[in-house]
Amino acid sequence: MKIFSGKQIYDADKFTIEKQQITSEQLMERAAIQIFNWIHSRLQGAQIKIHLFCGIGNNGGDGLVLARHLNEHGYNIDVHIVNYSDSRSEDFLINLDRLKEKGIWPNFLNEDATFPAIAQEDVVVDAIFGIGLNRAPDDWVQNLIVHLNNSQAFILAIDMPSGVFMQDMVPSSEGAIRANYVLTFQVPKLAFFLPQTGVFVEQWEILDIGLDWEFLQGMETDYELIGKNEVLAMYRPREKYSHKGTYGHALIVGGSYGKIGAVTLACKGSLLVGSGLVTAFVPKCGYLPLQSSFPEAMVLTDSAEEKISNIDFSISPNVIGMGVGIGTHPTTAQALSNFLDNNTIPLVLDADALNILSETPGLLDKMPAQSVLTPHPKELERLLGKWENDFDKLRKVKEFSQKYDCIVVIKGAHTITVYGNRGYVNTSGNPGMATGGSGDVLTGIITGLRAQGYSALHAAIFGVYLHGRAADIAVGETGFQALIASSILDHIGKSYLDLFKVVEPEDAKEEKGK
Ligand SMILES: NC(=O)C1=CN([C@@H]2O[C@H](COP(=O)(O)OP(=O)(O)OC[C@H]3O[C@@H](n4cnc5c(N)ncnc54)[C@H](OP(=O)(O)O)[C@@H]3O)[C@@H](O)[C@H]2O)[C@H](O)CC1
Ligand SMILES: [K+]
Repeated sequence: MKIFSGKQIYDADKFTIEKQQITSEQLMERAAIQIFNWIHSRLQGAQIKIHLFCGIGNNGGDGLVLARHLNEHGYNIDVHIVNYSDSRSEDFLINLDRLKEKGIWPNFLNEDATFPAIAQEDVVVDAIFGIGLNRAPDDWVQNLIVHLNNSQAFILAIDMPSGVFMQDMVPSSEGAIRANYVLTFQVPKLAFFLPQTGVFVEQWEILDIGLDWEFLQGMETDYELIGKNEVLAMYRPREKYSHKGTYGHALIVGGSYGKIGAVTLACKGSLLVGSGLVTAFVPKCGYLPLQSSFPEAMVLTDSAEEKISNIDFSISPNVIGMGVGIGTHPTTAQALSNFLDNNTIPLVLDADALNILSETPGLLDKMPAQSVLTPHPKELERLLGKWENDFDKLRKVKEFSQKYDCIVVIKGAHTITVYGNRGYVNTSGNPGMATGGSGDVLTGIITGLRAQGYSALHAAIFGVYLHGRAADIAVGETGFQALIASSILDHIGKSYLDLFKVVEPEDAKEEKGK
C-alpha cells in the first residue's frame, strides 16, 4: 500500500472532486459520516460525554459534521472550536452554520480561555489539525493539547493526531495529541511508523472515503507499506523439476570465539527460507559446534583458531552473508578489506562487518553494487553520523543508499528498507523480537532469499516481512518475553504458509453457519 505525501493527498482530493462531480463539502460529509458510523457502531447510543475539539480548517470541518450527526442520533456532545487562526476554511464555515441551525452553539476557545474539564471516562475527538499542519502550534494550543493528553480520556483523532506533521518532526514531545485511536482517511501516513512520531498513534485504521483509486494507483510515492499483499507479488514458487542447485548456495562468513551461535542462527535462517545449500565460513573454534548443532550446513574454516583472519574459500556461492558474530579485531578488519578488494559476489552485510566498514576509510566504496546492509540503530549511526530526528535519518539513509548503490534495512519496530529514493515500511513483527540473535536470523533469511534468485531489494523486503511474521506467529505460543531467535526460526515455515491463508469475510462465515 502506498504512503502518500500531503500534497499528493490534496491532489487526489481535487481530482476526485472533479471526476465524481461533487463539491469539497460533499467529500467532507462523506469522510465525516464514515467517522460517525465507526463511533456509532461501537457506542450504540451510549450516553458517554463526547468532547469534540475542532480547528478552523477542514480537519475542524470534519469534526463539525461529526458533531451534527452525533447530535442527530442523541449523543451527549460538547463542541469546542479551537480558534487558532482567523483564516477559517469555507467548508468549516458551512458546517458551523449547519450546526448552529440545529441549535448547537460551540464553545470558542481562544488564547486566554479556560480549558474545559474532561473526565477520565469521557471521549475526546481530536479534530484540531489534520494534514494541513505546517508550523508548530501556538503555545496556548500546545497547552490545550497537554490538557487533553493529561485528561486520561480516550482520544480519537481524525486523520492525524493534532500536532503531528505529515513528514517532519513534532516540535516537542508535549506538543502533539497522544491518540488512542486514529481514523485516517484513505491512506496510511508515514509519521505513524517512525519511532519518534509513532508514539502518538496507539492504534490506527484507514477509512475509505472514495478518493479516485486509479489516480492514487498512478502516483509514484516515496514510501510503501509492506504487508502480505505486497510480498505475495514477490514470492517465487518452488518448481517441480528442480534440485538443490536450482535454489542457490548461500555462504555465511562470521563468528569468533564465543560468538559461533550467531553463524548457526544465520545458516539456519538461510536454509529455512529455502536456499538450496548453505556453507559457514568460521574460525577453527566454530567447526565442531556448527557441525554438531546444524548438520544441514557445510563448514569451512579459517586458518586462525578464534577469529576470521583470511577470507579464502574454494566454493562459488551465489551470495555471502557477512559479519554475524565476526568481531572487530584489526586482523579481521584487514581480512575483510582484503576480501573486498577482489570480491564480486553479492553481499549481505551485518553487525561488526558494518562497524568495520564504517571505521575503515575507503571500505564502503569497495562494496559490490546492491549490497544489502542490515544495521541496528547504533550501527546505522556509525555509518551515517548523527541525525536530528527520524525524518532526517531517512533523508540521510536515502543519500547513503544512492551514494553507494546499496540497500539499507533500518531495523526497528517498523523496519524500513531503503533503496535509492524509496522506502518500504514493514508491518510484521513485535516487541518480542528485541532479543539477541534475532538480527542474525534476519541476515540469514535475506542471504537465503538472495541465493535463490530474489533480487537484492526483494530479498530484503520479503526477508524482513517473513522474519517479522514468523515472530508474530511464534509469539502466540511464547509471549513477548520468552520469544528467542530460535522461536523465529521455528516459525519461518508457518510464515510462508500464512502467505497463502485466505481470510474469509465475515459474511461468508455467517452464510456457512446457517
Ligand atoms: N482527502 C482527504 O483526506 C480529505 C480530508 N479532509 C480533511 O481535511 C484535512 C485537511 O484540511 P486543511 O484545511 O487543509 O488542514 P488542517 O485542518 O489540518 O489545518 C487548517 C489550516 O491551519 C493552518 N495551520 C497549519 N498549521 C498551523 C499552526 N501551527 N497554527 C495555526 N494555523 C496553522 C493552515 O493554514 P495556513 O493558511 O494558516 O497555513 C491549515 O491549512 C484533513 O486532515 C482531513 O481531516 C476533508 O474533510 C475530506 C477529504
Ligand atoms: K486531528
